[in-house]
Amino acid sequence: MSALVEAEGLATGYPGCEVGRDIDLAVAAGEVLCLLGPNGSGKTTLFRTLLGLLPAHGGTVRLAGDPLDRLPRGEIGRRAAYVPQAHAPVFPFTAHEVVLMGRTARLGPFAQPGRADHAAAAEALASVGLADRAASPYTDLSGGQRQLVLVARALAQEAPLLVMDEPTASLDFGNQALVLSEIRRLADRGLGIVLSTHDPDHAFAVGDRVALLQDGRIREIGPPDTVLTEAALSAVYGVEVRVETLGSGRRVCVPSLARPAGAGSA
Ligand SMILES: Nc1ncnc2c1ncn2[C@@H]1O[C@H](COP(=O)(O)OP(=O)(O)OP(=O)(O)O)[C@@H](O)[C@H]1O
Repeated sequence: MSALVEAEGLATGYPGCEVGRDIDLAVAAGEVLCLLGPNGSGKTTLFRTLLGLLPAHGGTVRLAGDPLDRLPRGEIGRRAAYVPQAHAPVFPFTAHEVVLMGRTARLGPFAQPGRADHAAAAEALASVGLADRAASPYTDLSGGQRQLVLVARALAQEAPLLVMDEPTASLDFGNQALVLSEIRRLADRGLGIVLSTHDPDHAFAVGDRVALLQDGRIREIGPPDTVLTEAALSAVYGVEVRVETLGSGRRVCVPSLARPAGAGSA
């Protein structure tokens, strides 16, 4: 079976400025791929290129086996849903209306959302714990609540692939756990998910595989235990990092607050 998304020799960037190069990755149904990398390493740029929102500078992207540049916009929306970083919108749509926009990818060009679309939007909003904010203007929500609404919008789209740009950024501790467990649950139900995060612990918690991005290239890709070593994390982030194993067997990362990597030990 084809991967839900597959990049081969992909180069990304903006007019006159290359950001990423030599990127090879694939995400299958039921799999969570976590993308980790320092600020500015090209995660958002890569995601926007995988979704056809930015033209590739080279290489190929396929969605469910078909070259991205041959797919109409509506078909891309049926194959992949995007959770961008939460932003302040211009128009005060209600939370329900924002989630309902996720349904438009499923409708014909002039079709209006029907009862089933409203029900799916309400269900998606409830699944992220915001049923009681359905009528609130999106502009009145906190950054974390907006992020949850964007997750709900992607869920309502019912695409087999979710591309999530830092879905836990700006969420409190409880909501981070809520979104991470929802991500794992969705993958276990057969969705493919690629997400970026600044927290290696999240990759240990939900990732089947991790891609470690550095200066626009994938330094390594594979199972979290193999990729997220103390040496690799210390090198990529420029601080000494220890990887500890909890009693439950789960791994967590502990950065040193004492001195930068390479400064030597006492
Ligand atoms: N619209 C743009 N035009 C030109 N360069 C851009 C544009 N947007 C981003 N860049 C540049 O592309 C590079 C990668 O940015 P990108 O946002 O993809 O990184 P990121 O890994 O997602 O960062 P962060 O973790 O801080 O969100 C940066 O050097 C950034 O300055």
